[in-house]
Amino acid sequence: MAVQAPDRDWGGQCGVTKADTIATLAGRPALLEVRGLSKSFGVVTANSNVDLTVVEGEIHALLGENGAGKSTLVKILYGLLEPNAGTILWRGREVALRAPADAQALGIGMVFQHFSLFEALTVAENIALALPSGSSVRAVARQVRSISQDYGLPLDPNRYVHSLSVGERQRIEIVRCLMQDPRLLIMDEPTAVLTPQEADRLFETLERLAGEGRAILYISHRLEEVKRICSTATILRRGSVVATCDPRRETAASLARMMVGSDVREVKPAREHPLGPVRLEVRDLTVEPEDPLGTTLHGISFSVRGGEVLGIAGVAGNGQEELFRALAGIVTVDRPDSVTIDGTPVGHRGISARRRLGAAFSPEERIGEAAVARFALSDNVVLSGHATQPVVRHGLVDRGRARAISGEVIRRFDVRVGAPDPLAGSLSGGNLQKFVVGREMLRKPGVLVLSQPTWGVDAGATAAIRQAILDLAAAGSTVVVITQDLDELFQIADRIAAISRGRLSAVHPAAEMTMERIGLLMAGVHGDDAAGQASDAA
Ligand SMILES: Nc1ncnc2c1ncn2[C@@H]1O[C@H](COP(=O)(O)OP(=O)(O)OP(=O)(O)O)[C@@H](O)[C@H]1O
Repeated sequence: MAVQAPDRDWGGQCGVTKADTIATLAGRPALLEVRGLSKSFGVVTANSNVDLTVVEGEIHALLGENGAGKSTLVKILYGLLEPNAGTILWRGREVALRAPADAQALGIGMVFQHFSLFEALTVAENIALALPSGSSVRAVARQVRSISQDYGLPLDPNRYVHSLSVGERQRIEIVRCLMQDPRLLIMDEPTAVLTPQEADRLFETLERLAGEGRAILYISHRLEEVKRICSTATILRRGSVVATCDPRRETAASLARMMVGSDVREVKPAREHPLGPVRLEVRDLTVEPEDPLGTTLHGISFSVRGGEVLGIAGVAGNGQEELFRALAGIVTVDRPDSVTIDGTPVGHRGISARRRLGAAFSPEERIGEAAVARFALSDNVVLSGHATQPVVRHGLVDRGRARAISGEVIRRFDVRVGAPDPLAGSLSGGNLQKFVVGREMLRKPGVLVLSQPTWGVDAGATAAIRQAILDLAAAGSTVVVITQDLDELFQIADRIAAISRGRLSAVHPAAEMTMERIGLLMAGVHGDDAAGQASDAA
């Protein structure tokens, strides 16, 4: 049921409305009420005097720019963080959430962005491990089957996790939560890793859960999907609630405006520019995975000219990570001409040698691979800049220079920080992503390879990153973007290919591609087959 105010004009403009008014208007009892909640980390205020009411049976969006305080708020609600001030009421009664077990006992479940699953165990074994000891795997398997049937979440309890897609792994997490019969389910960017089809299926499940009177608190940067499935949105800006509204009556632009406080700039299409010579060439690249459960790359070939952006689409787990590692030189091969940068064969050479040739790389995994959480941002500049001037001079690290570069990335890419040179681990997910991408772009690399560059990044920063990619290409660089975000591909790529089970499709001009054709290429239907089937589908 829609959560609307009958006595005010909601059209177009969304006013600041008392959350408890909304609960009353919805005619449903409030499940969760948050009053005056505040949380600081040192000098950084993550949540300030937050009020939030979630009623039964609603899908309630929690929106805000990167660093607005969304994750902090839901971590408090799940007992992972303690607030500095404020009260939390559950069905009208004040509660203390000191640990996830307290939240679970009340009926609060949380599906995390990163799934902590054991690859070598089955679905049922993984779930049994998370339950109180004494749960038999066979009984768990029975329950998994019944819940997955009831909620349209197809999942075979006896499959090994390593053989599952990201979407299926997420279903494990959702089923695990549903086994605890939650009344409130918190989801942090659940569609970031899903294909459009998997996301559609998830939305059906969420609507069914809401239909049963369960509430869902839903964090997402994808405003179109928020408009589609959420009936209420609470918008945070710099830690405070600035609006509560019905997102179905808003536009993506008006929601973004409320989040940012001003209009979000749009990506300007790439201006016409001449293409230069081939700067990155990949020839018959075949790589066995380092991880026995990884994907083998089979005979991958493509070339990209200066001034071009090549987009590589694919469902997660089809060799994207392996391809990124082979392009970056994290994994090397014997044949030098498997990868050639600006005419120099480098297939056998590592990442530092490739960086010295003017290439830069930004991996998908921001913590661990792209940045070290317990290092300051300036030390993280040294990590990727050590092979190239000007961070290292005469073999010595120039810390002043590293700090200056870090400051410039923060300024140019609008990275929101609480201190001049904070630890990487203290940044919100999206802000760290902006830092990592900005660090590589600032060097104006001749060849730039990015994996999921706007994953978890808000609308404004996404536009800024995509614009920077287009500007870099217009200045003569070669950019390869590996992404699952098809909108991203259409916005920035000149040519598009898809990777499926470690094989790359032919590369097509973006102007000739449709969503259907990319979908078929992602599913491994290559070449003329894809064109034929797409026109059949149309
Ligand atoms: N452990 C921490 N130590 C220091 N500061 C932190 C810590 N966790 C969060 N912060 C800060 O609190 C603020 C809010 O962060 P939070 O992760 O809640 O934002 P968010 O809205 O979830 O952002 P994103 O969309 O990027 O995930 C940010 O300024 C962040 O840097």
